[in-house]
Amino acid sequence: MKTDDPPKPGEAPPAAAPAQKGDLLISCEDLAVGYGETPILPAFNLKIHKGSFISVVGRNGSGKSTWFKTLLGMIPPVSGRVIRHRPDLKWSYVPQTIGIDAVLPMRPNEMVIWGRLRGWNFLRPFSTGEERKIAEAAIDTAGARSFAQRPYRELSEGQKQRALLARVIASEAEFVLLDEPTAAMDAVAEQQTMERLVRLAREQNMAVVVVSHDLSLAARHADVMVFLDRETPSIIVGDSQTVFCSPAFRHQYGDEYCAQAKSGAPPGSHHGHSHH
Ligand SMILES: Nc1ncnc2c1ncn2[C@@H]1O[C@H](COP(=O)(O)OP(=O)(O)OP(=O)(O)O)[C@@H](O)[C@H]1O
Repeated sequence: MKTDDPPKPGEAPPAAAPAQKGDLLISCEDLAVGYGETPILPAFNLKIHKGSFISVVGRNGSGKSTWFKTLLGMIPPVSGRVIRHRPDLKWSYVPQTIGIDAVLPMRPNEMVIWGRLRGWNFLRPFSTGEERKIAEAAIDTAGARSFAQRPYRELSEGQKQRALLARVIASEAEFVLLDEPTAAMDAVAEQQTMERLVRLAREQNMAVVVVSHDLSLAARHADVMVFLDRETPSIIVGDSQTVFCSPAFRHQYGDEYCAQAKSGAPPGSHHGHSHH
């Protein structure tokens, strides 16, 4: 299996891809993920750099969450290694659904600030003016202003996701994992959110890894795509054409994506993609 190859010459570069990759943050080396002794997918290799945008696609149950948990050290690899190249790596994880409100009722403005607190700061009763400023700016960037003071549990699913996005922006993490952050959003909000995440990667030099079931949107912005498939089973790592034209992907999703990737028109380009 080929992994982390640079895009081949002649292929359309991802929009606004950084000319130079940032520092290496995390490597997956011959990594096989799963529970106990049983891998659910074959071993693979991947390097994650600062400033890169990686989209993760695959059917339900293909192992996306399992891989994330392994990256974060919540479960051990079945074999191989996850190497953190910096011991003090600041990361932020947005799970598929958040259980935090069940424990403690919260409002988005509080959640966003809390996302910045680390270690014993957590016990400090009041946040500083500087922290508040960063949190407020993040709330605006994520489009969460109008409901920032409302109880989290009363928000629509799409609003909850925007609140979580604000939290990620405010965290100033270097490595961000988001599990289907746009799942409950309407099409416009979904596209805007993906574009915001791409800008976070480019402008704040974060590494952003995002699970999405919108394959066109996932492909449009990604420096690297990761496709997980339990049926074959396989993990394909590469540019969108490599992923879309792999036999495993075509088996799941058909030939249309490959054809469009080859023709240079990204699937879903009717959404108004341009190269500005
Ligand atoms: N704690 C566990 N022990 C054993 N197997 C598990 C455990 N958690 C999940 N699995 C299994 O691992 C497989 C992959 O699940 P995972 O949640 O990683 O998929 P996913 O790609 O994130 O799915 P979705 O798109 O539905 O969120 C599934 O077959 C699931 O049943």
